[in-house]
Amino acid sequence: MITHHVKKKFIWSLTFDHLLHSIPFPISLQQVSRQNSPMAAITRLLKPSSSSSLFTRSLSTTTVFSDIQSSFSDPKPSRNFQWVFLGCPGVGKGTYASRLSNLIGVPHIATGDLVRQELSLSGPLSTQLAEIVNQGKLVSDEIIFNLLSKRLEVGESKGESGFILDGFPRTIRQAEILDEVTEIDLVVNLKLREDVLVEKCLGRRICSQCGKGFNVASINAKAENGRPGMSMAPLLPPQHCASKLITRADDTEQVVKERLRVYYEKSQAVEDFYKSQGKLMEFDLPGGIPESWPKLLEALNLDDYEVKRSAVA
Ligand SMILES: Nc1ncnc2c1ncn2[C@@H]1O[C@H](COP(=O)(O)OP(=O)(O)O)[C@@H](O)[C@H]1O
Repeated sequence: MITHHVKKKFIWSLTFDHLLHSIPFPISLQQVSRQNSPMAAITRLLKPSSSSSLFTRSLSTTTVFSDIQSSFSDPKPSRNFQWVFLGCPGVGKGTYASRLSNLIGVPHIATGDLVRQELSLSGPLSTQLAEIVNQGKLVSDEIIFNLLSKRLEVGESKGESGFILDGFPRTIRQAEILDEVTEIDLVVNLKLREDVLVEKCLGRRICSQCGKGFNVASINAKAENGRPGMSMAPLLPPQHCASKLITRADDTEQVVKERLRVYYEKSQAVEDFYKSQGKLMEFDLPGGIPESWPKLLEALNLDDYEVKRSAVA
């Protein structure tokens, strides 16, 4: 058992590392596989070469959704869901990805959280990261892949499978490398008006003890330029968290605006990449959680699933 996990651990980091440094880029999975035979140990996580996976690459988004549905009734699916959440800073990726992860039973892995965990440790990497993050810039692909592979390896050693990735991939290079390593089934792109995004980022708070996220902003954006008005109630913490709230150092107006600029600059290529694979689902958030959550479940064809699940719980 230990050997099994050691092998898997070896592979995520080795594979990402290999792809990051290989020239010409990207190299095919088969090439990596030939050079590193332990690769076989995580075959079930890798891109399928046959129809054995739940999903195939050529599926249209509609077909992906019906496969999501049927996989819930399949007692032995070949592997768990591998989803990606895209969206601007403040859009609510963390909130909805975390709710969905509880619903469908896969871990929610946010690269921003991995970066913040690293920031909380003292050391040269943490100092280097603080400088980048607090300017609203992106961390290097090397650092991000390193943090992500460590997180995946730890998860696998605990028996985790599948994931909802949040905040990753953020660049076309990250998307291409991920695509070389494993199959993504569905990409949800959350959208919200920019003025609301800034307000939401400025209202974000985190409980320094339990790590849960809240939002103290009460949003009332007027209808303008053909856009509908939008109201969002604050997401207030329970009493035991209220005195422990902290604000992220990168949630200042100036840094949020720079993060949005960087996001717009990089995201189009990532969206196009997944659109061309028929995996991108665009979702315009109609408001706060009470309005958006049921609509998101409906868009994912999971509304029935939640009702059935809460009925048996
Ligand atoms: N995939 C990534 N690639 C590069 N940098 C990242 C990535 N994910 C997170 N980061 C770094 O961590 C910071 C916080 O990320 P995140 O919590 O996802 O913020 P946001 O609210 O901007 O979506 C980013 O501004 C960036 O510096």
